[in-house]
Amino acid sequence: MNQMSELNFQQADFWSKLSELLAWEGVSDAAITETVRNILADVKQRGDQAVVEYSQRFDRVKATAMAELEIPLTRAAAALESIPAEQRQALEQAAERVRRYHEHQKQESWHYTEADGTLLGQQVTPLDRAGLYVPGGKAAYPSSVLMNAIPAKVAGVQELIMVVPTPDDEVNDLVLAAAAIAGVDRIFAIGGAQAVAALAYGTETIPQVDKIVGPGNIFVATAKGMVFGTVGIDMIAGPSEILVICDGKTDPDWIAMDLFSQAEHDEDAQSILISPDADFLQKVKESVARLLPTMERKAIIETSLKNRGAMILVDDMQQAVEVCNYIAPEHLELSVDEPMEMAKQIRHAGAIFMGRYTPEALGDYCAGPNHVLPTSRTARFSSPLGVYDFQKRSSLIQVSSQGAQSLGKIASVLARGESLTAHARSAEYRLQEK
Ligand SMILES: NC(=O)c1ccc[n+]([C@@H]2O[C@H](COP(=O)([O-])OP(=O)(O)OC[C@H]3O[C@@H](n4cnc5c(N)ncnc54)[C@H](O)[C@@H]3O)[C@@H](O)[C@H]2O)c1
Ligand SMILES: N[C@H](CO)Cc1c[nH]c[nH+]1
Ligand SMILES: [Zn+2]
Repeated sequence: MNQMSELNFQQADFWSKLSELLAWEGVSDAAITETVRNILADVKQRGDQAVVEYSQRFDRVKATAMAELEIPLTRAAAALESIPAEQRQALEQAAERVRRYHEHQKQESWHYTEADGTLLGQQVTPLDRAGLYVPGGKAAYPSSVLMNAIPAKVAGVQELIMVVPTPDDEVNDLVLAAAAIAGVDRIFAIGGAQAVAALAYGTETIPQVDKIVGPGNIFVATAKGMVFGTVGIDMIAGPSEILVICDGKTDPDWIAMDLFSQAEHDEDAQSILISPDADFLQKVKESVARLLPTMERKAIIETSLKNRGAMILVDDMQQAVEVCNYIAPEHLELSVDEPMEMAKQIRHAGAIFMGRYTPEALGDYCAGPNHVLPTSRTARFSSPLGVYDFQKRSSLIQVSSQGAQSLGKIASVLARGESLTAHARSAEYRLQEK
């Protein structure tokens, strides 16, 4: 097989080689930007008909009207009844764990009263309507339905509009079953930039939402970036990533499979292993070569590992942490004896999986935390999708007549400093001693 890149922290050009490896053209690709811009403008202007035509072109659906692309909730309920009992139970167990975890994230309104009787605080309210993008081009993701919808439900969002592409009209029953479990309100079999546009601008059939969340490919990510401002978005998620730091004492086959687990998502997915143990890296290389032919998505994994996979030899764990903080991975596995100690030194990572018995795959499905996570080094400034993404905060201010005296004087002085006389006089009117 084509090899993963091999880097050594000691080599003179280590950091430039690492940066090259991390670079993902993604949302800056000019041709894709142009394609997406045109789709957005067209859907904005022509609504349903444009969405139908793009779905015919990109997803090969037979529908000729938008109404045919709405999947009734009764169909989702029927899917839930029809799937194998084992699948239903797993989805329900995962949903319950995800719900329990996200309940902890719910923010409540708060206020306090100053000594002068002035009340200050924050009122927390849910979004009215959220758009959930569930990817469906190369694979169907029932787990992403749960990860998108459950935090929105916990936040109290009134209406959830889900979009999911159904290439060649293949509707995935597990995706529908997950939507039924999570309590999605409407489902449309559309995807890509046209689905993002429909949610952002609204069409005759699809209601405009307040925020669009969820992962997707380059067309989806680019479209989300462009509609931000018209609607809110959670993040611009790139291809999946995994970084494993291992002390050399975990079974090399386990680590090879953990690297495959993200590589199998996408040719552009990124899988990196860091260790201070050169013999261990060699053993994982051998595991990769032996296990790869057994994989169903062998071609995708192979391309992904060749293009964006790497094994990095460091002198010690301190260097491993330094490299990790630079990469700011979506998923980080700490396959070491004292993971909690090491986690304290990690400043940037979407999710941290601690210990040899915590493969990232458990987090993708059922551990509880969200699997929609910041990618492409954005974990330096952003966080996992959560209940907080579906809640807004309004400041609360109720000034007492006593408070108006002291605040009025301060505001008046500051307003006159800005030459804003109306502001100053508005504050001064409330002063008892003018
Ligand atoms: N971060 C996460 O939580 C998470 C979860 C699941 C999947 N993912 C990622 O989401 C992505 C899913 O991608 P996908 O492609 O399978 O599904 P997708 O639903 O994101 O994209 C499919 C859509 O892309 C559009 N499209 C395809 N080719 C096009 C073209 N040439 N021009 C215009 N539009 C085109 C089509 O409209 C199609 O409906 C993967 O990168 C995967 O790694 C991330
Ligand atoms: N690993 C993906 C997020 O990067 C989520 C996922 C869904 N299904 C399997 N995995
Ligand atoms: Zn995954």
